[in-house]
Amino acid sequence: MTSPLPYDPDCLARCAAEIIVNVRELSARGWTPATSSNFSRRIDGQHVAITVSGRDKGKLTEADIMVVDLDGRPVATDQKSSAETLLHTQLYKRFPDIGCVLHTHSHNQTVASRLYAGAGHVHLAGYELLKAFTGNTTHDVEIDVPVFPNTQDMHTLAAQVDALLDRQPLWGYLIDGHGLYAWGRDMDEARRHLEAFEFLLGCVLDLRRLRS
Ligand SMILES: CSC[C@@H](O)[C@@H](O)C(=O)COP(=O)(O)O
Ligand SMILES: [Zn+2]
Repeated sequence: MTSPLPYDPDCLARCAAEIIVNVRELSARGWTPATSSNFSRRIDGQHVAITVSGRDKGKLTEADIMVVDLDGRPVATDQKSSAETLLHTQLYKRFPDIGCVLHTHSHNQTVASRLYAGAGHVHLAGYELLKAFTGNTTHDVEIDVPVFPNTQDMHTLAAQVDALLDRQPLWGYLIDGHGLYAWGRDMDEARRHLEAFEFLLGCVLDLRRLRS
């Protein structure tokens, strides 16, 4: 007899369905080129549904979503999770109310990360869309989106993210020449943050171009 799964398979199926439908839309916008990007959803206090490494994110099926624990170890599968699994699980482990993490490689995100890597952050102020980060209460906030150096060493990157999270609350960050991580309590909130970052980074880049 096979041992029962340590997570609720119905819950995994719901998470996978949500990832598939949302990621298809993000991919159709060109935000996940060449199999890049990765996506996850919390199943419960110990388990996370996450994309399998190397899959075409525009064509995800249930077979492309697997389960890892909060340390990023595969659970009840021999599939290989995203190369960047640790960047997802560090957030779920640290913040019990985070339910969804989205990572994309859009053109705007990548160009902005290159342009502002030297400064270490992109400053966002004066935009109505900043309300996306304040629960639609006020636009009167200023956000510095951090830009971390790119590396294939996820432990190094995760340690840098952790150190910054010790100092300030964050809803997302850029990685130089790479892309954006954004998260939220659920898929809707994570998508709202991701879309707001994308839009605002596009504005910053356009203004910089027009003013030069
Ligand atoms: C295909 S290049 C992009 C990858 O190196 C990585 O940054 C990425 O976002 C996707 O990796 P994955 O292992 O499929 O989750
Ligand atoms: Zn990536």
